[in-house]
Amino acid sequence: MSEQKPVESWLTDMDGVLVREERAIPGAAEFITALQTSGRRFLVLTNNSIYTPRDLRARLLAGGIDVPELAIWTSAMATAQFLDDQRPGGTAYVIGEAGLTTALHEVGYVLTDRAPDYVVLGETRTYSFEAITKAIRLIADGARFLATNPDPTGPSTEGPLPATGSVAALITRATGVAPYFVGKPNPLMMRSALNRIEAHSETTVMIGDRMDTDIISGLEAGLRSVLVLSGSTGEHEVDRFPYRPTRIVESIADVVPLVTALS
Ligand SMILES: O=C(CO)COP(=O)(O)O
Ligand SMILES: [Mg+2]
Repeated sequence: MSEQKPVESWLTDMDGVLVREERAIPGAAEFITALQTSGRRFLVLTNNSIYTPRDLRARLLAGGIDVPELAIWTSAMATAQFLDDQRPGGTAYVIGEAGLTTALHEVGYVLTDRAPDYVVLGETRTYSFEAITKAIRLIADGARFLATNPDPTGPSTEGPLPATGSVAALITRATGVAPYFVGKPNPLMMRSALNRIEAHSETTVMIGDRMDTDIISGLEAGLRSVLVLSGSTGEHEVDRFPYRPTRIVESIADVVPLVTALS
């Protein structure tokens, strides 16, 4: 990592960095322990909108990764914060799981399929043709279209999984309407994360497995960035991008010694 100010805070992506679906990646537990031991502020910043922070903590803990609920910030939470800021007490038709529906309920939104203000598309492993058809018709009738994250796929041990960005493309193709994506690389997601841990961009590092969400988010917010090759990006793909991470490592296990070295 280039000689700059000491690192005071860490933002880390989840899927492809700490876990692949429910399977912990070696070194992830040690990385979180090293962060907690160092006393550095940190946040798990995930575009995965499926789970609530409580459920996500339990899921990570099952893999030996001990992340406090308050250290989790998801694209569902960022989307709920965005809607609450934009149109308090609004209504939405939601395609997604408890992570998204709970976050919207917690900011006072009503979930409905009757002339909603917004159609909000999130991550799920059970996209239904009926729900997507309903979304298409509501958007055609004037509902504003939001999506939690632009990821086209997510990593798993068996291979890539279709994700929100790919389903959003289907809806866009059918309606001619593109969604507003709230998750990474939207600066809103990065800004809300930095504010949440009172971090400053020049003393914060972003760790991720995607160049088009994690690394560009860090770059454009003025953070140093670490790309891990344990998720959606292969080393041979990095040069195709017009920008580079500060450092490239095989996996989160290689970041553990950096936590103490850079503090
Ligand atoms: O869920 C995702 C796409 O399926 C991406 O999640 P992360 O942002 O944690 O990698
Ligand atoms: Mg990821």
